[in-house]
Amino acid sequence: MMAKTLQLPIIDLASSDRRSAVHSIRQACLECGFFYIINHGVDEKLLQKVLQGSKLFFSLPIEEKMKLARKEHRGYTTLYAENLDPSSTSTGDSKESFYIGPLEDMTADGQLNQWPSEEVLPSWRFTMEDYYKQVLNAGERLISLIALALNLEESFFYDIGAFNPPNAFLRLLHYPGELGSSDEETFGASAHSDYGMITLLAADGVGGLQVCREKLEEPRIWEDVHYITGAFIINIGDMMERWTNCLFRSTLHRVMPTGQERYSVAFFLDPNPDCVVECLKSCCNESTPPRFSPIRSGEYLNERFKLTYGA
Ligand SMILES: O=C(O)CCC(=O)C(=O)O
Ligand SMILES: [Fe+2]
Repeated sequence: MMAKTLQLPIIDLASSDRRSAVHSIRQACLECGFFYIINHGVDEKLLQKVLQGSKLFFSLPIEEKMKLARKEHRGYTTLYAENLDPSSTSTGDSKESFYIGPLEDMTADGQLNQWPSEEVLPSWRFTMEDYYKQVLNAGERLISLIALALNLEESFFYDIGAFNPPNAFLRLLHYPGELGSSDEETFGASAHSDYGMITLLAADGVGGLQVCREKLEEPRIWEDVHYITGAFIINIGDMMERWTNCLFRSTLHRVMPTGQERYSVAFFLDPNPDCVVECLKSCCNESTPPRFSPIRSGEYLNERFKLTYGA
């Protein structure tokens, strides 16, 4: 059965009419938790370079990729390593990925991020770091508008230390595109909601992304999300849902295999691990008391990762 295509609002991040942008964001977050942003300031050519770099990386021999196997949540994860839907028994998702964490995170041994060597992929690190900084900037501007959309001060999330510094991860994704031959249903990415605050997603134009707007209703109805050139797809994560007492919706999504190879780049903008996520004053009152107890962002994320990776 063909899925319906979802019409999502397009928010202009550079609009001179900020009030109307803020209003549209609020509407989008209440209704669906997904929308597009344009004029976000991230260079389109740079995004193309990132997608190209991603293709080069995933084409490396597996031995080369395994040298950068995921440690401290940074580096390479193999095909079928993840099962985003812990309730399903499938073999895992048909995708491989590469994670890049905060650029300044250091240990005594040096940077936590792992990088392919300059000889193998020249300027690769520079391209990814440049992109990381540009998307982070777009994300922080968007968060200010989201704060306004929640009737908070524009600087609210800075003031509570969420971005001091933020915990943001760039994730390159590759869906190989072969359709599985077994009877078992395989997904590119199985049904999940993102864990953090917001996600800024860019993709190469190959379809497959779907959302389910009513996560509690059965049967689940999935709708296609179209890719718009130059726009980011934004979605609200579970921590933002928690912060807003479920006023803003963190929506289930998945990637279906289409038989075509697909590359995407997700940027997860999450609060500092020490930042406490607790019901916002503007999101509760006597008749709608807080549904969740306060929790530190780092603690919340650790719990979620344990379920995803089964470790
Ligand atoms: O590749 C995509 O389009 C979506 C990826 C995704 O949902 C995720 O990594 O959380
Ligand atoms: Fe996701």
